[in-house]
Amino acid sequence: MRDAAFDTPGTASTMSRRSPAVHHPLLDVRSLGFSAGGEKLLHDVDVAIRRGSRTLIMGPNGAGKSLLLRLMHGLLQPQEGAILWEGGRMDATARRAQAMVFQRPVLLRRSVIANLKFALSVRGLRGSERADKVKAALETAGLSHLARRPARVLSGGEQQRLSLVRALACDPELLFLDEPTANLDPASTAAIESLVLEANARGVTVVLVTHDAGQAKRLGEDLVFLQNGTVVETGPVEKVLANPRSEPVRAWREGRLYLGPNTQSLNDYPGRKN
Ligand SMILES: Nc1ncnc2c1ncn2[C@@H]1O[C@H](COP(=O)(O)OP(=O)(O)OP(=O)(O)O)[C@@H](O)[C@H]1O
Repeated sequence: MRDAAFDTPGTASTMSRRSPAVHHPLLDVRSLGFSAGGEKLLHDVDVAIRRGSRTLIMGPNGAGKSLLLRLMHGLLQPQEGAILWEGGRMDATARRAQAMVFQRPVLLRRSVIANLKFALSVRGLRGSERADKVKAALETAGLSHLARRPARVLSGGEQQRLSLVRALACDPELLFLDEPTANLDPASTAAIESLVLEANARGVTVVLVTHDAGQAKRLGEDLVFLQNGTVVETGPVEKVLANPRSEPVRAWREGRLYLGPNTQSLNDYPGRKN
C-alpha cells in the first residue's frame, strides 16, 4: 500500500462485549470480486480469518493485497461476493471492533499525547479511564518522554509505534497492518513486531501485509498468497512452504528473487547487461 488516508482505531471494550463464535471464522471472505476503472482487480477471493490467529497476506507489487485489506476492513465495498463477521453481516459494530495501521502513519497535527486522547475520545472514553489508557500506551510505545512533542516531528519508527499503540489502545478484536515496517530499521521493526505479538498473545487477531520474508517467518501462522488479484496459495505458513504450488512461493522458500513468469533469473532481467 502506498498511500494512507488515515489510521482507524477500533472501539473500546469490544473484546469484553462480544462472545467468541465457535463455529464461524472471525472474518470470512467469500468469492470476493472487485473492479475499478473497468478492470477486474480481485477475482473470486476466499479467505477465512480464524479468531486469535496471525494471517499474512503476501504477493508481488500490485497483486491486490492492500485492496483486499481495505475491503476486509470495510473501507471499500466489493461488487461480488461477501465478507462475513462471525458468520453475520459486517455492520458498524463489527467495523468498530477492527483497527488498521498503514505503512505511512497518518497522525494529527497535534502532540503525541493529543493523538492518543483524540482516538480514545472518538471511541467514547473520557476521564480517568482515558488518562490511564493514554499513559499505558505511551509507556508501551516507549514514548512517555516525547508525549508533548508534535507527532509529525517524530522519527518514522516512533510515528509507527504511536500509530500502533493508538490503534491497540482502542482494544480492537481484529488488527489490520499494511506493511507496517516497510521503511523501518531492524530495531524499530523488532519493536513493532513485539507489540504485534504481545497484542496477539492477548487475543487480538492479526492480519498483516508484508513483503519481508523474514518477518513472514517470524510472525506468520496462516498465509494468503495473492498474484494478479487471485489467491494462489493459502494455509498454514509451514505447510505452504513445505509444498509450494506456485513459483513465487517456491522462490521465497529457496531465497531466490522471483521476477515474473517470463524471467528465470537476474541475468534474464530486462535491460540487464551481461
Ligand atoms: N481505487 C482504485 N482504482 C483503480 N485501480 C486501483 C484502485 N486501487 C488499487 N488499484 C489497482 O489495483 C492493483 C492492486 O493494488 P494494491 O494496492 O492492492 O496492490 P498491492 O498488492 O498492495 O501492491 P504493493 O505491494 O505495491 O503495495 C494495482 O494495479 C492498483 O493500481
